[in-house]
Amino acid sequence: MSHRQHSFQGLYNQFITGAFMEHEFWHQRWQQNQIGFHQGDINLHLRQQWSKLEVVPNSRVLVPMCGKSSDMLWLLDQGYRVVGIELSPLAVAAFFSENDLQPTLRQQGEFIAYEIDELAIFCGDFFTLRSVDIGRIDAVYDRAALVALPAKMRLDYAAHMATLLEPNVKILLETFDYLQQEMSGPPFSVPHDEVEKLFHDWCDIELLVSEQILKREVKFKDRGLSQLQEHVYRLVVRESAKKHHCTQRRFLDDAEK
Ligand SMILES: C[S@@+](CC[C@H](N)C(=O)[O-])C[C@H]1O[C@@H](n2cnc3c(N)ncnc32)[C@H](O)[C@@H]1O
Repeated sequence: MSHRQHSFQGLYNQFITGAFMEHEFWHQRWQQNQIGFHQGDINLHLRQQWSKLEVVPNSRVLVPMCGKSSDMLWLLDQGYRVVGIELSPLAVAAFFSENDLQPTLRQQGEFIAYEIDELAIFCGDFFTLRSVDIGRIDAVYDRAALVALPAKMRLDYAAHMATLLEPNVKILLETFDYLQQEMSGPPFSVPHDEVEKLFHDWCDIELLVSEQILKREVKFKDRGLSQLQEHVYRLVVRESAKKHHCTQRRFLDDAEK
């Protein structure tokens, strides 16, 4: 085997192992019911900040890495069409059974689409999702998706998200900011400068909420945090985004060679 073939194989194995481990991690969390991230109630920031995005009813809202979040029901109640993406079939099945809903199933590309009325949850890997699978998206609700990923995958997440979105799409993004050395993620710390780095080339960024939440999030204090800040952003995809993404995708592809 030539040196070039060897190093390519090494990188390929690393990629497969990395993605595989990441998937295994989440499958195990669902199998073992270790889902401390799941909120019984509707997310406070969703209820309080969503109207600031000015998304008209009937719009299609993407909920990446949706788990079995009840926030999807809230969005449906507001008159939106909802498109969830989730890796774990257990999570998807739990969402429908716990809410007494019987979806129909169909194959869509690499995904199984579970559909009922205005809701579709695509079960599979977000990073293989294509625009043709989900169609036009008008808004995105990201709670515990970006922060669920380690640093390298956050770059891929933002780059991949950009391939799915057209200009003017609005995104509600919730992040945590804490000293990463005090706790291993997930959830990971995604400080403001990283949000800038991931999104400023293709989105307008507005910080809507910034608050210290350690007092009410005791479980994170128990995990060793001395401070914990939550940020909520309104992002709007810029007109020039498509051009930027072609360049950024090339940059990422070159970096992976
Ligand atoms: C921290 S949980 C958040 C779930 C949900 N957003 C919520 O607020 O409850 C992250 C979710 O992302 C899912 N996930 C992880 N990697 C994924 C991937 N590559 N594609 C789709 N879903 C993924 C996990 O199975 C898990 O349900």
